[in-house]
Amino acid sequence: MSTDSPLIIALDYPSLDAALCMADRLDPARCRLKVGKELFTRSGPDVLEALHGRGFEVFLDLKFHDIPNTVAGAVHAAAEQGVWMVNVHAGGGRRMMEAARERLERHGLGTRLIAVTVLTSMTADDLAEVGVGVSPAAQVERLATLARDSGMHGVVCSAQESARLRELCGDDFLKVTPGIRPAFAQVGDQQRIMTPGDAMAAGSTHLVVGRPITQAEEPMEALAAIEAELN
Ligand SMILES: O=c1ccn([C@@H]2O[C@H](COP(=O)(O)O)[C@@H](O)[C@H]2O)c(=O)[nH]1
Repeated sequence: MSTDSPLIIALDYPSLDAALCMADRLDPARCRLKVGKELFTRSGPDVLEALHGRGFEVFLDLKFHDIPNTVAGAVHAAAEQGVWMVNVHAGGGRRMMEAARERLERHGLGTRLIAVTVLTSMTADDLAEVGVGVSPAAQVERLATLARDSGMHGVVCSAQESARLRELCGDDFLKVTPGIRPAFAQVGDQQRIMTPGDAMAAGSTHLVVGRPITQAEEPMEALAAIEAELN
């Protein structure tokens, strides 16, 4: 089932059972689901089949980063399993991103392919430590432009960068933003955060929300509060 909702719920759980327990409380008309490294490493492709069987569109968030041939093969494998969206690291460079895009095109696969710019958990100091001497905003701009020019459908960035990327890359370029923190939620390890309402106003096309819902005492109430903020 396809949905108009911008919400993507991150199923960061240590087992398939725990993830499906949450999925069974959610409605594919109201959100998409994200499967990341922990859950996929535990469950393998079974989780994709289980979520697709329940009618959900799935973002497989494995952030591939390797040589072009390897990444193209991984993206191809993900797309053949029917995922709605898959991602790579923009830091893998133009040839890597182009190889992934070309592989999907060659096989007529319509999976959205997006690139991670700068993780929302990172600050300017973190970037400096890995040899990047510019602000997160400047680095996101640089990598988003490269991702657009390499044929990506969009990027993962923080909502703090969405407005600038809307100017630079347009409305249709996807801005998938984790680091979403409603006023009631703990910040945790995220650094570049924004509330759901502000993120949509800034130009985010999709909001990734994990712990504010999955770790809430009443997850369905947390989801409803976020939806209310968006309407
Ligand atoms: O830059 C990034 C890229 C990916 N993520 C992922 O999004 C969710 C966020 O979960 P919260 O619990 O809402 O913090 C998580 O799965 C991350 O792996 C990100 O946070 N930042």
